[in-house]
Amino acid sequence: MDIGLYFGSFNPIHVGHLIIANTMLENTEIEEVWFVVSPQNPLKKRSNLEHEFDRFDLVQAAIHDNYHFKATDVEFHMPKPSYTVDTLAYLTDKLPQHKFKLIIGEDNLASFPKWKNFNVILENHGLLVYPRPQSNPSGLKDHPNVKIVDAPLLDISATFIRKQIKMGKSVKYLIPDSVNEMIERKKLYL
Ligand SMILES: Nc1ncnc2c1ncn2[C@@H]1O[C@H](COP(=O)(O)OP(=O)(O)OP(=O)(O)O)[C@@H](O)[C@H]1O
Ligand SMILES: O=C(O)c1ccc[n+]([C@@H]2O[C@H](COP(=O)([O-])O)[C@@H](O)[C@H]2O)c1
Repeated sequence: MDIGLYFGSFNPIHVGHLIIANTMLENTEIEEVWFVVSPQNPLKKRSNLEHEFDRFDLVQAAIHDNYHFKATDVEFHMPKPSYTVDTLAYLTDKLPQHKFKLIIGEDNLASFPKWKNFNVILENHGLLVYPRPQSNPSGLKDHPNVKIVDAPLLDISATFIRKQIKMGKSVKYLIPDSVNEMIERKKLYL
Protein backbone atom coordinates (compact mmCIF):
# COMPACT_ATOMS: atom_id res chain seq x y z
CA MET A 1 0.00 0.00 0.00
CA ASP A 2 1.15 3.60 -0.63
CA ILE A 3 1.35 5.39 2.70
CA GLY A 4 1.98 9.05 3.45
CA LEU A 5 4.18 9.45 6.51
CA TYR A 6 3.43 12.74 8.17
CA PHE A 7 6.32 13.46 10.54
CA GLY A 8 5.97 16.28 13.02
CA SER A 9 6.45 17.67 16.48
CA PHE A 10 2.64 18.18 16.67
CA ASN A 11 3.08 20.54 19.64
CA PRO A 12 0.06 20.49 19.52
CA ILE A 13 -1.70 18.99 16.48
CA HIS A 14 -4.00 21.59 14.85
CA VAL A 15 -6.66 21.72 12.14
CA GLY A 16 -4.00 22.72 9.59
CA HIS A 17 -2.33 19.33 10.05
CA LEU A 18 -5.67 17.55 9.56
CA ILE A 19 -6.54 19.53 6.43
CA ILE A 20 -3.07 18.78 5.00
CA ALA A 21 -3.38 15.04 5.72
CA ASN A 22 -6.83 14.84 4.14
CA THR A 23 -5.80 16.92 1.11
CA MET A 24 -2.91 14.52 0.46
CA LEU A 25 -5.21 11.53 0.83
CA GLU A 26 -7.66 12.95 -1.71
CA ASN A 27 -5.16 14.27 -4.27
CA THR A 28 -2.27 11.79 -4.37
CA GLU A 29 -1.83 8.03 -4.70
CA ILE A 30 -1.52 7.43 -0.92
CA GLU A 31 -4.24 5.38 0.76
CA GLU A 32 -3.44 6.11 4.40
CA VAL A 33 -1.69 8.83 6.39
CA TRP A 34 0.42 7.81 9.37
CA PHE A 35 1.20 10.62 11.81
CA VAL A 36 4.72 10.06 13.15
CA VAL A 37 5.17 12.00 16.40
CA SER A 38 8.83 13.04 16.71
CA PRO A 39 10.27 13.36 20.23
CA GLN A 40 12.84 15.89 19.04
CA ASN A 41 13.30 17.66 15.70
CA PRO A 42 17.11 17.83 15.12
CA LEU A 43 16.81 21.45 13.91
CA LYS A 44 14.51 22.84 16.64
CA LYS A 45 15.15 23.94 20.23
CA ARG A 46 13.22 22.09 22.94
CA SER A 47 11.53 25.23 24.33
CA ASN A 48 7.82 24.78 25.08
CA LEU A 49 7.88 21.22 23.79
CA GLU A 50 5.36 19.12 25.72
CA HIS A 51 6.28 15.50 26.52
CA GLU A 52 6.05 13.18 23.52
CA PHE A 53 3.50 10.96 25.30
CA ASP A 54 1.16 13.95 25.68
CA ARG A 55 1.65 15.07 22.07
CA PHE A 56 0.96 11.51 20.92
CA ASP A 57 -2.28 11.38 22.98
CA LEU A 58 -3.38 14.67 21.41
CA VAL A 59 -2.76 13.27 17.91
CA GLN A 60 -4.77 10.17 18.73
CA ALA A 61 -7.62 12.29 20.06
CA ALA A 62 -7.59 14.33 16.84
CA ILE A 63 -7.66 11.41 14.38
CA HIS A 64 -9.68 8.72 16.20
CA ASP A 65 -12.71 9.09 13.92
CA ASN A 66 -10.83 8.74 10.60
CA TYR A 67 -9.87 5.18 9.67
CA HIS A 68 -7.50 6.44 6.94
CA PHE A 69 -5.37 8.12 9.63
CA LYS A 70 -3.06 6.33 12.08
CA ALA A 71 -0.64 7.56 14.74
CA THR A 72 2.71 5.94 15.43
CA ASP A 73 5.18 6.30 18.29
CA VAL A 74 7.94 4.47 16.40
CA GLU A 75 10.47 7.28 17.04
CA PHE A 76 9.99 7.06 20.83
CA HIS A 77 12.10 3.89 20.80
CA MET A 78 14.83 5.28 18.54
CA PRO A 79 17.89 7.49 19.27
CA LYS A 80 17.23 11.22 19.73
CA PRO A 81 17.11 13.65 18.01
CA SER A 82 14.75 12.07 15.48
CA TYR A 83 16.41 11.74 12.08
CA THR A 84 13.76 11.01 9.47
CA VAL A 85 16.07 9.00 7.19
CA ASP A 86 16.73 6.54 10.04
CA THR A 87 13.03 6.13 10.82
CA LEU A 88 12.27 5.57 7.13
CA ALA A 89 14.99 2.89 6.94
CA TYR A 90 13.55 1.18 10.03
CA LEU A 91 9.97 1.24 8.76
CA THR A 92 10.96 0.09 5.25
CA ASP A 93 12.86 -2.83 6.76
CA LYS A 94 9.98 -3.83 9.08
CA LEU A 95 7.17 -3.27 6.55
CA PRO A 96 8.55 -4.03 3.06
CA GLN A 97 5.02 -4.48 1.68
CA HIS A 98 4.40 -0.72 1.94
CA LYS A 99 5.70 2.22 -0.12
CA PHE A 100 6.33 5.27 2.04
CA LYS A 101 6.20 8.90 0.90
CA LEU A 102 6.86 11.90 3.10
CA ILE A 103 4.30 14.63 3.71
CA ILE A 104 5.86 18.00 4.57
CA GLY A 105 4.94 21.67 4.61
CA GLU A 106 6.63 24.06 2.20
CA ASP A 107 8.69 25.62 5.05
CA ASN A 108 10.36 22.24 5.50
CA LEU A 109 11.04 21.94 1.75
CA ALA A 110 13.17 25.10 2.03
CA SER A 111 15.24 23.62 4.89
CA PHE A 112 15.19 20.07 3.50
CA PRO A 113 18.81 20.20 2.20
CA LYS A 114 19.87 20.57 5.89
CA TRP A 115 18.29 17.22 6.82
CA LYS A 116 20.48 14.14 7.34
CA ASN A 117 20.94 12.27 4.02
CA PHE A 118 18.14 14.26 2.39
CA ASN A 119 19.09 12.90 -1.03
CA VAL A 120 18.40 9.34 0.13
CA ILE A 121 14.93 10.38 1.27
CA LEU A 122 14.33 12.18 -2.00
CA GLU A 123 15.45 9.32 -4.23
CA ASN A 124 13.95 6.41 -2.23
CA HIS A 125 10.68 7.92 -1.06
CA GLY A 126 9.76 11.28 -2.53
CA LEU A 127 8.01 14.28 -1.01
CA LEU A 128 4.39 15.41 -1.00
CA VAL A 129 4.48 19.12 -0.16
CA TYR A 130 1.69 21.37 1.11
CA PRO A 131 2.22 25.11 0.35
CA ARG A 132 2.74 27.36 3.37
CA PRO A 133 2.63 31.16 3.69
CA GLN A 134 5.98 32.98 4.09
CA SER A 135 8.03 29.93 3.06
CA ASN A 136 11.37 30.57 1.38
CA PRO A 137 11.49 29.41 -2.24
CA SER A 138 13.17 26.04 -2.77
CA GLY A 139 15.29 24.81 -5.66
CA LEU A 140 13.78 21.37 -5.06
CA LYS A 141 10.30 22.35 -6.22
CA ASP A 142 10.95 21.06 -9.76
CA HIS A 143 12.54 17.77 -8.71
CA PRO A 144 10.70 14.77 -10.24
CA ASN A 145 10.17 13.20 -6.79
CA VAL A 146 8.68 16.36 -5.30
CA LYS A 147 4.97 16.95 -5.70
CA ILE A 148 3.55 20.26 -4.52
CA VAL A 149 -0.22 20.02 -4.14
CA ASP A 150 -2.41 22.85 -5.31
CA ALA A 151 -4.43 23.68 -2.20
CA PRO A 152 -5.49 26.66 -0.06
CA LEU A 153 -2.83 28.32 2.08
CA LEU A 154 -3.39 27.83 5.80
CA ASP A 155 -1.88 30.49 8.02
CA ILE A 156 -2.11 28.37 11.18
CA SER A 157 0.79 27.30 13.36
CA ALA A 158 1.31 25.45 16.62
CA THR A 159 3.42 28.44 17.76
CA PHE A 160 0.40 30.76 17.53
CA ILE A 161 -1.82 28.24 19.33
CA ARG A 162 0.69 27.81 22.19
CA LYS A 163 0.90 31.60 22.61
CA GLN A 164 -2.89 31.97 22.71
CA ILE A 165 -3.21 29.26 25.37
CA LYS A 166 -0.45 30.84 27.47
CA MET A 167 -2.32 34.17 27.38
CA GLY A 168 -5.51 32.42 28.54
CA LYS A 169 -7.27 32.87 25.19
CA SER A 170 -9.53 30.31 23.54
CA VAL A 171 -8.17 28.26 20.62
CA LYS A 172 -11.59 26.86 19.71
CA TYR A 173 -11.79 26.01 15.96
CA LEU A 174 -7.98 26.08 15.60
CA ILE A 175 -7.76 22.63 17.16
CA PRO A 176 -10.41 19.88 17.34
CA ASP A 177 -12.65 19.95 20.44
CA SER A 178 -11.28 16.57 21.57
CA VAL A 179 -7.74 18.03 21.54
CA ASN A 180 -8.88 21.20 23.33
CA GLU A 181 -10.51 19.15 26.09
CA MET A 182 -7.37 17.07 26.60
CA ILE A 183 -5.12 20.15 26.71
CA GLU A 184 -7.36 21.71 29.36
CA ARG A 185 -7.62 18.52 31.41
CA LYS A 186 -3.84 17.91 31.37
CA LYS A 187 -3.09 21.65 31.83
CA LEU A 188 -0.69 21.73 28.86
CA TYR A 189 0.95 24.82 27.32
CA LEU A 190 0.28 27.02 30.39
N1 LIG B 1 -0.23 25.76 8.14
C1 LIG B 1 0.60 24.88 7.55
N2 LIG B 1 0.78 24.88 6.20
C2 LIG B 1 1.63 24.00 5.62
N3 LIG B 1 2.35 23.07 6.30
C3 LIG B 1 2.22 23.03 7.64
C4 LIG B 1 1.33 23.92 8.33
N4 LIG B 1 1.40 23.63 9.66
C5 LIG B 1 2.27 22.62 9.79
N5 LIG B 1 2.77 22.25 8.58
C6 LIG B 1 3.73 21.17 8.30
O1 LIG B 1 3.37 20.06 9.10
C7 LIG B 1 4.55 19.39 9.61
C8 LIG B 1 4.50 19.32 11.11
O2 LIG B 1 4.48 20.64 11.56
P1 LIG B 1 4.65 21.09 13.07
O3 LIG B 1 4.15 20.02 13.99
O4 LIG B 1 6.01 21.59 13.32
O5 LIG B 1 3.59 22.30 13.11
P2 LIG B 1 3.87 23.84 13.12
O6 LIG B 1 2.54 24.49 13.14
O7 LIG B 1 4.81 24.20 11.99
O8 LIG B 1 4.61 24.01 14.51
P3 LIG B 1 5.49 25.20 15.15
O9 LIG B 1 4.70 26.47 15.00
O10 LIG B 1 5.65 24.76 16.57
O11 LIG B 1 6.80 25.22 14.40
C9 LIG B 1 5.73 20.15 9.03
O12 LIG B 1 6.14 19.49 7.84
C10 LIG B 1 5.15 21.52 8.70
O13 LIG B 1 5.84 22.12 7.62
O1 LIG C 1 16.17 14.12 9.64
C1 LIG C 1 16.47 15.32 9.77
O2 LIG C 1 17.64 15.74 9.64
C2 LIG C 1 15.37 16.28 10.13
C3 LIG C 1 15.59 17.66 10.20
C4 LIG C 1 14.53 18.50 10.52
C5 LIG C 1 13.27 17.97 10.77
N1 LIG C 1 13.10 16.63 10.69
C6 LIG C 1 11.78 16.05 10.99
O3 LIG C 1 10.78 16.74 10.31
C7 LIG C 1 9.55 16.66 11.02
C8 LIG C 1 8.88 17.98 11.01
O4 LIG C 1 9.37 18.73 12.06
P1 LIG C 1 8.48 19.86 12.76
O5 LIG C 1 9.19 20.12 14.06
O6 LIG C 1 8.51 21.00 11.80
O7 LIG C 1 7.13 19.29 12.99
C9 LIG C 1 9.92 16.11 12.40
O8 LIG C 1 9.53 14.78 12.42
C10 LIG C 1 11.42 16.21 12.45
O9 LIG C 1 12.05 15.20 13.20
C11 LIG C 1 14.09 15.80 10.38
